[in-house]
Amino acid sequence: HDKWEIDHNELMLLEELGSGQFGVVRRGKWRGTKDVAVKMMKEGTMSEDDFIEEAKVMTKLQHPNLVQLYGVCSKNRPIFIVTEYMRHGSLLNYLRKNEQSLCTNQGLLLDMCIQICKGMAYLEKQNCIHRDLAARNCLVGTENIVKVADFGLARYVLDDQYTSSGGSKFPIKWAPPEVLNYTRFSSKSDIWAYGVLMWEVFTCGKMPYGRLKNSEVVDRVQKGIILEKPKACFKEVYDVMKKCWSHLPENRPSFQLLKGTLIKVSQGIL
Ligand SMILES: COc1cc2c(cc1NS(C)(=O)=O)=CC1=C(NCc3c(C)cccc3C)N=NC=21
Repeated sequence: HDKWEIDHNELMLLEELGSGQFGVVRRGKWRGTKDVAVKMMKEGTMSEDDFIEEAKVMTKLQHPNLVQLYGVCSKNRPIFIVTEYMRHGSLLNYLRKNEQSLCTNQGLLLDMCIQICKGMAYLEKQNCIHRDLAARNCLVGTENIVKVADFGLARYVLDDQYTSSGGSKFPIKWAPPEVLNYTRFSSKSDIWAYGVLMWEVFTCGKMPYGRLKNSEVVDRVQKGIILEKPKACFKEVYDVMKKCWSHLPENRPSFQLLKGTLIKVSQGIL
């Protein structure tokens, strides 16, 4: 009996939390007491056997700023993926819902970015590339704890509208030039996406590039046109975002380096 295999008889499913492309997420109780979230993978959306292999690795990725994967129920279909429960849901919804109180609190916004950077620096060290880092894929817990979720899952999606950079569901607005042109993912493409995530945080959840069409965004990114400085954002913070958007991947910082820079910025300006 593998330790990443969860017996679905030990799970009690409660209210629905949300539903996405890959299935419905519900709150649950594991062994009667532990709060969990359960994603029921819609049939055919994911290469299930590959994911179950990957789940064994993901249960070993443990960090305070990563949503902990508890395991999978793979003995029946649909498969369930079970993680820790984050009571304030997606960071994007949280930013939009609390814009009033958040957009005047630069210190809190910067702290959220630093937490995500710490989680990403851990993934970088484990040579794990996220491939879909964005505010929608981060979750908020109690006491403004923010964690990175869905890391690495993008590889198991079968829908090529989502996986190929020409696809209608591909996250163009978070992609650097080398991903748009050659689908070349790396920790440095995660850094580009992290810069866009910082922009989402400091605009309290605005859509990057507003209502521009994907083709217009691709054109701008290729030309080196970057997102403007959010109003509620110190110049020092915007300077960090700009480094993340260096055209060449090798000119972007690592998450390790970025963590130190952001902590210095937060000590300097607050
Ligand atoms: C309270 O509200 C919420 C709470 C959660 C949540 C969504 C909401 N609501 S909403 C839609 O944002 O409005 C999704 C999760 C989650 N893990 C999700 C997950 C699983 C189960 C498997 C593989 C990958 C991942 C990321 N842990 N807690 C929550």
